Amino acid sequence: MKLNKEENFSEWFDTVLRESGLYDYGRYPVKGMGVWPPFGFKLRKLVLNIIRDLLDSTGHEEVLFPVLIPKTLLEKESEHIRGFEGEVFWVTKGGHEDLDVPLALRPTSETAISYMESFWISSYKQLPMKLYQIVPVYRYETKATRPLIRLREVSTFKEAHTAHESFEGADSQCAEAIEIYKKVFDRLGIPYMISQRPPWDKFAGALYTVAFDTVMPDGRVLQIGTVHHLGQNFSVPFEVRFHTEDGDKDYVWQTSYGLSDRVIASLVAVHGDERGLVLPPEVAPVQVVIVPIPQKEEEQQRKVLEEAKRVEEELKARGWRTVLDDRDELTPGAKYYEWELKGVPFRIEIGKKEVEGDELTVARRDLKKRVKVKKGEIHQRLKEMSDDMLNNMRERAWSFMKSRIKRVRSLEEAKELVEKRYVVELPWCGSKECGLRVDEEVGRVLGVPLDEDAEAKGERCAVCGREAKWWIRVAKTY
Ligand SMILES: Nc1ncnc2c1ncn2[C@@H]1O[C@H](COS(=O)(=O)NC(=O)[C@@H](N)CS)[C@@H](O)[C@H]1O
Repeated sequence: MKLNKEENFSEWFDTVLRESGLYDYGRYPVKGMGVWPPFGFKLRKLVLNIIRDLLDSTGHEEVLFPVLIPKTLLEKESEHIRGFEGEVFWVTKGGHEDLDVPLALRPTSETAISYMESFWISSYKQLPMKLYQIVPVYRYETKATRPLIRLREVSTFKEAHTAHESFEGADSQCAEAIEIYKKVFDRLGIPYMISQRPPWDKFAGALYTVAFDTVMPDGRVLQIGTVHHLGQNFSVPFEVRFHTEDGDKDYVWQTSYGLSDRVIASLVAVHGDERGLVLPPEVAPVQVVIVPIPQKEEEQQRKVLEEAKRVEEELKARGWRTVLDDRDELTPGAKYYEWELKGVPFRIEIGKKEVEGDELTVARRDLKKRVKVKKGEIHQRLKEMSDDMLNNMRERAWSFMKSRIKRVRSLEEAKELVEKRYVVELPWCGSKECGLRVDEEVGRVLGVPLDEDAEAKGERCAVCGREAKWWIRVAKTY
């Protein structure tokens, strides 16, 4: 495959997802819904291991709620239902019967979880309650659907929902969630911008929304995670009340934060190259592929296969996800192509030299270079190279993203750069009308940066010329 992800990102992306066996999209006969084949399912499980690891080690408990939410519940928080009503799949019949109350396929689960918390929570001693589930959610997206990026069945949706005694408690939980997300993306080498969404673009029912965005190879920005402070917007209508420490009663203060298949979409997009996937070892379904080099002489051939088997067994015994590709119907070159497409971090080539000498030849997928490794050190060296590979992939991805962000001071410059798919930072007075003007004329306002000094001291608003308060990020988005 000689597709270049910068020239034609969406064709590269769709082709690599399908040809690598990661995600089968576009053939299942429901729009916006794809299939996880065995290879992709393993990658997905390894990515979810990281997310579960980080949530479980910070006091979150995994739960599972029904997929169907009665209309009566979904409507209880007015802003929430207004925000989602155009996106909900409804179940209205059971067998031959019409249902008296239409049931929504959950678009997200604040209403279902708050409803049950009104039974579960009664005392401050139970707070903070930090729950999460990893489930498919359903959104009748009307914008163009795309594999992993914009689905109608968001098959890998991690939604966390927490309840606290106070506004501050929920506020610091949002800060913890942001730290957890930074760790998730850092362990995957995915670069991110962190911005507070403008008030006109926060999650339906939230007091504020903080978003993680990344820059895709085509320069467009993808929102890859969000953290919401929900205040008491759900606990009041759902009567989630608790006895406070000083004997009073109050409604809990809540947050919710979500990740989806877009984590995998950005993993594929930011690291992939013209040969296909490039995967960090921690989430690579196959970490090491061993390719024996065919020998003309029978005895040599036997020795090569024997050494290949020995290395395979040694690595498997040390916990490496290893494949010995001894298919004799394929040339080594054809094998290299296939396993590079699948993003296998290390390839060990075993021929005559490796049998006779005490070194192995290891090809690194990220550098597309070969290194010699002493047989006795292979495990240690693979561990070191795994760390080095993730750092190298992370650094390259971050420097690409940073190269796509420019600070300018005029709308004209901003329009020009956004047209060229840059992310621009503009001085803003903080007024809604100026913000909406930018949204209309330049591009999607991502919001005020939280990951850098966003105060626009001494600057003039790019729209009205008054004193600016903040820099805001603007970009073309998915
Ligand atoms: N149609 C979609 N396809 C793939 N990912 C999506 C889709 N819609 C949203 N997402 C991802 O899911 C994340 C969380 O969605 S959300 O609407 O922003 N937030 C919530 O639903 C909150 N209840 C937190 S779980 C988003 O940041 C985005 O990365």
